[in-house]
Order: sequence, then structure tokens, then C-alpha cells
Amino acid sequence: MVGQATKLHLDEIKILNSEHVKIKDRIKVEHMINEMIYGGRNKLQVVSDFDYTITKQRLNNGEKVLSSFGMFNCCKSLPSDVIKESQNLFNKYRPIEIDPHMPTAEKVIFMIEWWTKTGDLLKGFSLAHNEIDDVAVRFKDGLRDGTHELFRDLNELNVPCLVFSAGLGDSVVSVLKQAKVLHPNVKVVSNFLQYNSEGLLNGFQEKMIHTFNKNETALEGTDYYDLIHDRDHVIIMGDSLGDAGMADGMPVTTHILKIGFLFDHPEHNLPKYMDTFDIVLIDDQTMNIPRAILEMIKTKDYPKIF
Ligand SMILES: Nc1ccn([C@@H]2O[C@H](COP(=O)(O)O)[C@@H](O)[C@H]2O)c(=O)n1
Ligand SMILES: [Mg+2]
Repeated sequence: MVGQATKLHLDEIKILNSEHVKIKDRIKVEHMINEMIYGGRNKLQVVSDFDYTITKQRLNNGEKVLSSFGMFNCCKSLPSDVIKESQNLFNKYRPIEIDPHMPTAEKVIFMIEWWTKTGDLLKGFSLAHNEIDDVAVRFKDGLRDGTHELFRDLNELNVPCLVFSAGLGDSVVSVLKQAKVLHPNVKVVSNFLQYNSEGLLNGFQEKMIHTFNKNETALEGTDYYDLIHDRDHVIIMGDSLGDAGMADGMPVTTHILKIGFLFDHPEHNLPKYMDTFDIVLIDDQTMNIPRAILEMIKTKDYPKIF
């Protein structure tokens, strides 16, 4: 436990008291931050979503960055009927994914349908892998401000960082690589394209990751699981409500600090986000908050970088 003399008080951490930072249970967050500082870097791991969490929800010019699937849809050899059908699927299933009223258990059935139909669409034609790189390079500057610094620090501190994406892993890896943040401590778990023996696309590799099954059970039996299984202080970052469960299934999780980036319709979505995430950031296109928390853990003191 953290001793009284060294305890940080939330009210005194300026950045966590900004207008756009919403915290439902301030005592819980204060306690977790103090425990994380006390536990230090060796107990810490970071789990982050990719689309609109590592990438910005809004660029300075008001435009939106493409999602990892959206980037793939821009590849020049993608047949036009595949593009059209994947747009139809998006129009049908996306409103279900973000429906604030439908229970998650009901949504899961639709999400499995969506990802299965998408995998089935991506079969039987050729698409050179470097076409994905050619599109992804356009979005290497679409990462949240401070992402480079955050990923650099996590690497220097040897803190494992899992990028967990229900999007298309090939685009995720390509963006992270071209942005030079795919350090050795970063592991990407996502849906990756599969090719058959004739070099034609053959859907996705096992196992399917959709919005609501993103959790650490997907890591069982991997080297990465061994690396993180005793790191029981977890910082989670996500933009979808389903992202809050990304540490579910971990063997030991003493403290899970959930940071949610909220952009769409905060006036409707804020209550649900505040029930789900410990810290909700409204239209914050930076990594300033996670960086400040990491800085406190690193220096065992107030954040000095802001
Ligand atoms: N065929 C599909 C399937 C899903 N999506 C979107 O991708 C997002 C998942 O990415 P995360 O990195 O945020 O996990 C998900 O929210 C779907 O909206 C898609 O565009 N096309
Ligand atoms: Mg996302």
C-alpha cells in the first residue's frame, strides 16, 4: 500500500482536472494511480485499441482518419463489387455496433455475422501486400499527438504494450511500422489476411476478433501471455465501450485503469462511457493523459511534462 506521506491527490494533478476529463469515481481513480506509482514499471502493462484510439478521431482539418478496414478498401486491386458489398455490410452492422441501447449479448451475434461475411468476401482474388503499405503510409501522421513519445517511453521502460484490434491487422502493423512506433515491446493481436497456396486471398487467419471478444484470452498459449501474466497493473485505452473489457481473462489483474476516448455525440454517450471507463476524455486527440500517468509511474511524482 502507498503510505500517506507519498500519496498523490487527484485534485492536485492539474491535467486530470481539465474540463474535458470526466471521472465518475475519483476515489477509485486516485487509489489506482497511487497503487500503480507504488508498483512501478515492472508491474505495468498497457493494452490499447487501434482504430480511433491510437489513430485520431478527428484531424486538425476536421477530417477523419480511415479505419484499418477502410484503408484496405482503398487498395487499388480490390474488386469494385467487394468494395460495394463491404460498404453495404458497414451500413448494416455499424449502427448495431454503436447502438447505446442494445445489450452486448445481442450485438455479439451480429458482430460475428459481420466479421464472417467480411472474411468470406475477401477470398479468391490476388492483392499484393505492398498495396496496403501504399495506403497506410498516408495515415502514419494520423496518430494521436504524443503517440511517438508514449511508445518510445514504454519501450525504454520495458513495459509490454498490446495493440488489440478488431480491425485489419495488416493495416495496423503497416501504419505502426511506417510511423516507427512498432518497437519490440509492442505486440499486435488482430485479424490478419490469409493467402492460399496460389497466392490468392483466402479470408482471415484464425481466430476472429470482433468488437466484443477483444480480451486477453485470445493470448493464451502465446509467448506474450507469459510476458504479461504477472503484470497486474493494466492501463487500458479504447474508444468503443467493448474496449473496456480488453483485460478480461487475464490471470491476475489487481488494478485496471480504463481510459476511454469519446468523440461521437458526447451529450448522449457520456453517461454510459462514465459507467464503463474510469477516465473519459471528450474530444481529446492526444496521448497527454496516458503520458502523464506513465510519467508519474516513471518518476514516482507529479507529471512534469505538462
Ligand atoms: N468489415 C468491417 C468490420 C469492422 N469494421 C470496423 O472496425 C473497427 C474495429 O477496429 P478497432 O481497432 O477499433 O478494434 C470496428 O469498430 C468496426 O466498426 C469495419 O470497418 N469493417
Ligand atoms: Mg476503436
